[in-house]
Amino acid sequence: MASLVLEPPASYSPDSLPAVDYNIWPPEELRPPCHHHHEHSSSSPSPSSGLSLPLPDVVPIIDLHEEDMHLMVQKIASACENWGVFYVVNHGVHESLVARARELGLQLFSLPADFKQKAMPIRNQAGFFEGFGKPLVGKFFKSLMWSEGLTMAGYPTTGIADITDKLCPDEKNGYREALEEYDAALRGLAARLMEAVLAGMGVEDTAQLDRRMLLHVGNDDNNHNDDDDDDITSKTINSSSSSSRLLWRGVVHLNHYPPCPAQPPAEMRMVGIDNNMMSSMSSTTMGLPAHTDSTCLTILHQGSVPGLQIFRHGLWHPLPPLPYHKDSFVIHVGDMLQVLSNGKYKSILHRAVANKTMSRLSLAYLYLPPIEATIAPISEVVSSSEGKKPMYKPLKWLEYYNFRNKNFVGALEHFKTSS
Ligand SMILES: O=C(O)CCC(=O)C(=O)O
Ligand SMILES: [Fe+2]
Repeated sequence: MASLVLEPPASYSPDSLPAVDYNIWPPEELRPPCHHHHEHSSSSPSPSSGLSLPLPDVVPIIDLHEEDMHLMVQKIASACENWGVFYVVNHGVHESLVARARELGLQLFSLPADFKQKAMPIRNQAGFFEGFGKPLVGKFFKSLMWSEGLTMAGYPTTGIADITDKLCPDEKNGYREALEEYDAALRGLAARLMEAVLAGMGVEDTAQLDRRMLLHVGNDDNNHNDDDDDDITSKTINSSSSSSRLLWRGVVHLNHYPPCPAQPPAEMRMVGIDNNMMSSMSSTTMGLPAHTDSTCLTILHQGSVPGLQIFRHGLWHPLPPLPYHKDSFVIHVGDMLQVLSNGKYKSILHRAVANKTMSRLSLAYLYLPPIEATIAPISEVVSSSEGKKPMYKPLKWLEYYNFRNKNFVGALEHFKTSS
C-alpha cells in the first residue's frame, strides 16, 4: 500500500509541483519589456519571453546536512557554475527564527507611510543606503515598481537597532531583537556557504584569502599599492584568522509586494507611491525589475507566495517556494562572486512579480566581502582558467555599488579588463 507520508523529491522539478494559480498582475502579455541588458544572455528578454514551464532542467536543491563535505562542495560548485542559483535545505536556521522575522517584517511594512518616512533611506557610515524605500533600480525603468524595501546593515554595525529604534521608539523593541537574531543566524549560514564556494574554487584557507583581499596582494599582477591600505594592514595582520571573517558584511533586506489589483485600493501604505502614481497605475507595473545582485551571495527566503523568476536560456522561469521544504532558501550568485571567480560563476538575472490578491514578503540576506577589501579574480581560479588572465579589474564593493546606482545597465562590464 502506498505510504501516506509525502517524501520530499530529490530535486525540484516543476512537474513535481502541484498546480499553482500564479494570479500575477499584470498578466505576462501586458508586462513591460525588460530593459536590462545582461552580458551573458544569448538573447535579450522580451515581452514575448513569457513564463515557460517546465524548466529545461532542474534547479539544484542542496542538502546542507550532507555528510560528505567533499560532495557538498562539488554540488555547490556545479550549481554556481551551471545555474548561478540553487536552493538549500536542512540549513540549520531554525524555522521559528525565520517565522518571527517574517512576522515582524510584515508588521514594519504595515506601518503608516508617515511612520516609515522616519526611516527614509540614508547613506550609512559604510557608504550604502539603509532604510525604507523604493527599489534603487526603479529609476532605470519607466514602470511603477509595485514593491518597497527595508534595508538594514547587520553585525558589526548597529543598522538594525538604529532603524527599528526610529520606527518604534516607544515600544519595547522586540523588532530589534528578532531581526538581530535573524542576522546572526544568516551570517553563520552565509559564512558556511561562502567557505564551501571558496573551497570549490580551490581556496582552502579562507582567512588567508580575506587577508589577501584586505592587503590586496596576490590577486593580480599590477596593483599592489592601494591608497588606504595602511590602517587595514595593521588591523588585519593582527587579527586572527577567525576574526578576519567578521569583516564580511551582512545586510538584511526585506522586500514587500502588496497585492497589486487592477483597481488600486483606496488606502495605500506603500512608501513612495502617491495618488497620481496610483491613478496612472496600469500595465506598466512590476514587482522588482530584472537585476543581478551586487553581492557575493544572496540568501533569499520567499515565504509561501511565489513571485521570484530567473532568466535562463532566453526565458523567464518561476522559482517558487519548495512545497516539500517550506523553510528552504534560494541562493543567488551575485556580481562580486562573478568577479572573484573570474567569470566562471555568473550572477543570476532575476526579477519578482507582484500578485493580484496576496501580499508577498521576501527576506534577502546580502553577503558582501569586507567593505575595505579589494575584490579581484582569485589567483587560484585565474591560474586554472583558459587564458590565465584576470577578466576583471580590482575593485572595491562600494565603488561598484555607486557606479551601478548611476549606470545600471552593464555595470559589471565597466570593470572588465581590456584584454
Ligand atoms: O522578492 C524576491 O523574490 C526577490 C528579491 C530580490 O531579488 C532582492 O532583494 O534582490
Ligand atoms: Fe535580487
